[in-house]
Amino acid sequence: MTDSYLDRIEALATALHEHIFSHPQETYSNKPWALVEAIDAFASTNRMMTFKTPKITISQQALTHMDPLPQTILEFGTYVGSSAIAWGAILQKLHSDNHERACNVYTFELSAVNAGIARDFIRLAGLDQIVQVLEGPAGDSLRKLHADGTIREQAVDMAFFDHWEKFYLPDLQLCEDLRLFRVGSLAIADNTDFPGAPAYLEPVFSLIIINKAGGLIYQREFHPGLRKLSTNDYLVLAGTFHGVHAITRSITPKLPSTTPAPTTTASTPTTPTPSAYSFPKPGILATGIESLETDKFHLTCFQTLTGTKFLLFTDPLTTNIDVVMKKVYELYSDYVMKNPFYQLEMPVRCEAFDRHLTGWLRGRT
Ligand SMILES: C[S@@+](CC[C@H](N)C(=O)[O-])C[C@H]1O[C@@H](n2cnc3c(N)ncnc32)[C@H](O)[C@@H]1O
Repeated sequence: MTDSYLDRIEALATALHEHIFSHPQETYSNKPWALVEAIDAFASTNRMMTFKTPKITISQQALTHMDPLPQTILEFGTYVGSSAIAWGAILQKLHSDNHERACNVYTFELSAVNAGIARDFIRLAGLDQIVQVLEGPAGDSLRKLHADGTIREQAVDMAFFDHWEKFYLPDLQLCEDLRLFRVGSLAIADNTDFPGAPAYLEPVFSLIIINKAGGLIYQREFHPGLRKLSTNDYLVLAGTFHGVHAITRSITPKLPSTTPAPTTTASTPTTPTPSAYSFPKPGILATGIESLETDKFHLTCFQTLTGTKFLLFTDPLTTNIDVVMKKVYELYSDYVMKNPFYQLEMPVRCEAFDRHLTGWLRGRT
């Protein structure tokens, strides 16, 4: 995650905080679902990465049918606390017949700004006795909770993974290593691509495919209302990018690989002399530009081994670009490369590729 990306999500969280607290206190005080709904509305308009109500509803059904009923939930990724408030409200309702029964949601957040905002919302919703925000890397916080006996073996009924995807597996493994799950515990994960990624992953603006000679062979826009470039502009863009990509690859700095000079006598000290130059990680070829970022869009380039380049233009807030790129490449392999009428390096005119690409991208919303 780049600093500018993190700054942006914190700025959105701060704007949401101002928006919620601009209403009279009683609008949301001790009304968790009203608060979740208000956060949802703001988050949808501003494309914030919260776990939206339809997914909460599905999770609520799963939690409600658990036997025994869930009492302890771990959440990886608090952000503004919207899903944590929902988990707290669900537990509160499930145990409304017995207020003595302890219910706990432990939610982990890296950012101090987000954690502070989440705590304010949780307090406003009247759930601060149930929901605790722990600031810092989730794995560290979880180890501490386990070490001090706050969370015991087999005590976790549900773990919700909604932080950066690269931490999903290690943090799930940590839960298992600490033996936190019991038979029947639930693990829920967002953004796993199935059954579909949330709207904040959108939008993918457009896709360009460039052949190994720098010629434009495919161009599609996926977002309505984009200012259109002319075909000539696209051809120039493809050719220019191809050239700049080649330049960036060739200017990748090489480091001297030093080998000791041959010794003449045993007493002569040996001085290493640069004998050759190689890339910092020999064996890994230098690539050209892989991504370009501006305030308004993110350009990601993936080059195949045969030199075909896929250029994806996405919103800077789109996080799972590698998943999108992988799928685009998979569809290209299936519907272009396996099309017996397609001639290599020529413009891609494969209706099945267009259809599956559009279908898959739509299914992600
Ligand atoms: C998708 S948002 C969470 C949304 C939240 N569950 C909701 O629905 O309101 C992901 C959050 O996880 C946090 N995060 C990412 N990696 C983390 C980690 N290793 N430990 C703790 N928090 C993390 C990010 O700072 C970000 O605020």
